[in-house]
Amino acid sequence: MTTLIPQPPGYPFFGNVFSLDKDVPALGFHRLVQEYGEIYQLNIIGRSVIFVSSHALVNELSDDTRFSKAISGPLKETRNLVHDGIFTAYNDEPNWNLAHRLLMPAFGASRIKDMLEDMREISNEIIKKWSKSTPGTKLDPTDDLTRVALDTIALCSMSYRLNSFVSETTPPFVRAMSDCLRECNSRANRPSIVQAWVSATNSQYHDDIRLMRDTAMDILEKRRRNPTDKKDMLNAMLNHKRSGMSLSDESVIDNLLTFLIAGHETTSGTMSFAIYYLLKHPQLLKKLRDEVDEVVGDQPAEVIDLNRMPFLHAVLRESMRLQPTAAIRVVNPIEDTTIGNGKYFVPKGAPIALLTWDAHRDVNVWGEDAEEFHPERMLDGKFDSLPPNAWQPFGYGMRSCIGRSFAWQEMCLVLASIVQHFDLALADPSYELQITQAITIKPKDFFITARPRHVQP
Ligand code: HEM
Repeated sequence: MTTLIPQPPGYPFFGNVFSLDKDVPALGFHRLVQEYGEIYQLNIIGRSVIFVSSHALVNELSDDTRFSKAISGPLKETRNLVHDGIFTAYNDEPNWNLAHRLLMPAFGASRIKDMLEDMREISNEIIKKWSKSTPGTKLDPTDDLTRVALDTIALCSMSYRLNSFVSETTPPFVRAMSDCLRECNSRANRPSIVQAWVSATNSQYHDDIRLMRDTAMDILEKRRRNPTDKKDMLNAMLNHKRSGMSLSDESVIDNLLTFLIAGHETTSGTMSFAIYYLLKHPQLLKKLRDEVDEVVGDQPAEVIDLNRMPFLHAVLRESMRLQPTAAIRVVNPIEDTTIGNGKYFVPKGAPIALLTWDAHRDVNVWGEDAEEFHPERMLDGKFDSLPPNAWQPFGYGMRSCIGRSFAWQEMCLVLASIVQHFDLALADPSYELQITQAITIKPKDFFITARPRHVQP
């Protein structure tokens, strides 16, 4: 005998739509967790979605034999741009398998090490910009780091200089990507009857898609005309013939654009949250700086240095626990099943949203101080002995993040370089963290100042 999943009272036709937080959905779902507990269900204009938030349920649902990644909401809309690229493909689409097998080696730790110099080239730009700013200038780390992350992926994955960081004005490609992703998000929340009426928006959306795909096609054709032996993701996809695997040009473009989408705000948001927490805990910032000074000194950090800074890793892990930038992921049961040790029935295909943001604060795993920032809980073997699936900012299983090593190396390099070069402070010392959410979460209205120390990039 199963139990009904709790559901807040709703309204005819609209269901529970008024329980949603349109600005920061993750926080709206969090408020409902506090009211309804580890599992609840919402009816959103006729569509039922189940939400789970405890570690126990997230752990049970982290099982590729019973649950598959759902492509719904903004992710489904993003298919208008990148079709069955590796991030947005349904599990059974052949191009996912093909791209996954081709790209796994290109995203492996040894290949990522070779990308350090390209990463450094871009990360030096933020150091130079902040060094040149007049003392006391209010800096927007989230925006600057987003540009750094975007330029880094473009350079490392396809040797293309997007120049979003150094340009005075926003380059057309970067503007198109940002507008297109915002529109994917809006489309996911817009009733289909309204969609047809926003014709100017639709036409701009399709123009943006065309601009991005044409740019990626140019990059691909240039690479064909001027082959290099660079071990980047573009070559991994183009030089596949030897292994008998073949991706069409359309699929190569789908995946190049996918890396830019999947990898920029996730990475920059994480670094921004880490900077916020460090500024709120000056003793931890000092501890990190001492580690950077001891391991890296005034030299450029090498891969070996990045691997010798356990406190830096702990700071990033703890920031990703409290603020996993991909705060929610959605799965579907492969068959009719029950969850919660047989307590709740869930039908095949039902969307189940895993609230990573809440599961990462489960007191049963993290203790009564789960809401607090304590990098120490990730040190001295404690991270490795966490219960399975307690820390899941990169997702789970076969559809987990392929860019994890890439992001990790980039975040370690950029954060270490910032701490190495600057005395940081909150522009407004009374600032308390606010969050904004498009597809990912990031800090809102977060500004800092940066005073150069005496190390040159
Ligand atoms: C801190 C940075 C990052 C975070 C927190 C993050 C998080 C995630 C998460 C949670 C997923 C699974 C999504 C789901 O189950 O629906 C995912 C998948 C993915 N990520 Fe990341 N990501 C990061 C950086 C990157 C970077 C830098 C790249 C590429 C350069 C990247 C490429 C991808 C791709 C291609 C997938 C889809 C894999 C598949 O479905 O087979 N990510 N990421």
